Amino acid sequence: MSEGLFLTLEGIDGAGKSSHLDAMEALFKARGRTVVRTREPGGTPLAETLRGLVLEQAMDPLTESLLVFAARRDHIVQVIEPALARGDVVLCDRFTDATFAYQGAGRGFDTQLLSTLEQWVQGGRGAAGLLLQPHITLWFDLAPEIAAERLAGARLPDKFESQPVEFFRRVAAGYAARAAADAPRFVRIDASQTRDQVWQQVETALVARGALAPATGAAR
Ligand SMILES: Nc1ncnc2c1ncn2[C@@H]1O[C@H](COP(=O)(O)OP(=O)(O)OP(=O)(O)O)[C@@H](O)[C@H]1O
Ligand SMILES: Cc1cn([C@H]2C[C@H](O)[C@@H](COP(=O)(O)O)O2)c(=O)[nH]c1=O
Repeated sequence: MSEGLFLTLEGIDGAGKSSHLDAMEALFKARGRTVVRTREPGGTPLAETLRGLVLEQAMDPLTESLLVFAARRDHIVQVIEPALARGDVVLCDRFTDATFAYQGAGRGFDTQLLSTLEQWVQGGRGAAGLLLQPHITLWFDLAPEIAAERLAGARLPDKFESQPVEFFRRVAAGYAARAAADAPRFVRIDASQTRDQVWQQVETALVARGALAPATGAAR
């Protein structure tokens, strides 16, 4: 059985990533792929419980980081690795880049410690002990002011969505740094465009990366 495709979507709150999940799922299914659509924090009953705590309760950055990595560990073991082993497409709304962007850059938490947690939770894959990382990360890049306008009135803000625009400037810078550090994995999507134009960018990126080819997994 070939290795599956692990695809993540990232960006600040309100960047517009979730708006394209249905169409992405349909695109893969039309090519005969089985799609596991999931999100972080979350994706398993335990991780969804932890998500509720992280999104609703005030806590210090270390507690927040430990909870998102604990949720991630359960998600990887229960859902992501089994799906990839089956050869499925895992379409995941946020993953570890969000931790570096939100807890690291946004909250100012120690990124060395985040790297250690990343190693514990995602390391030890295969004989070489590699880190589990997405094959492709679509980074929806949008100015925090525009994202805030889009979110205003769209829904009741959660703990993160209630943060001031300065917080999201730091988060956006955190994503930019993470993308620069692993450029082959990231595709920057200009999320300021119309929905249709953003979708065109997504589809073009998936074609260019060979993600829509028959089920052989993405090269990386
Ligand atoms: N290209 C676009 N132009 C204008 N508005 C958009 C665009 N894309 C999405 N929106 C709107 O912006 C809001 C946020 O979109 P969406 O929920 O997809 O963002 P998100 O990145 O998934 O946010 P979050 O991470 O906070 O869940 C929604 O009201 C959505 O309808
Ligand atoms: C994975 C992850 C997420 N967050 C934050 C980012 C968002 O504000 C919420 C999730 O909400 P969404 O509507 O599903 O985007 O959680 C975080 O702070 N750290 C993380 O690792």
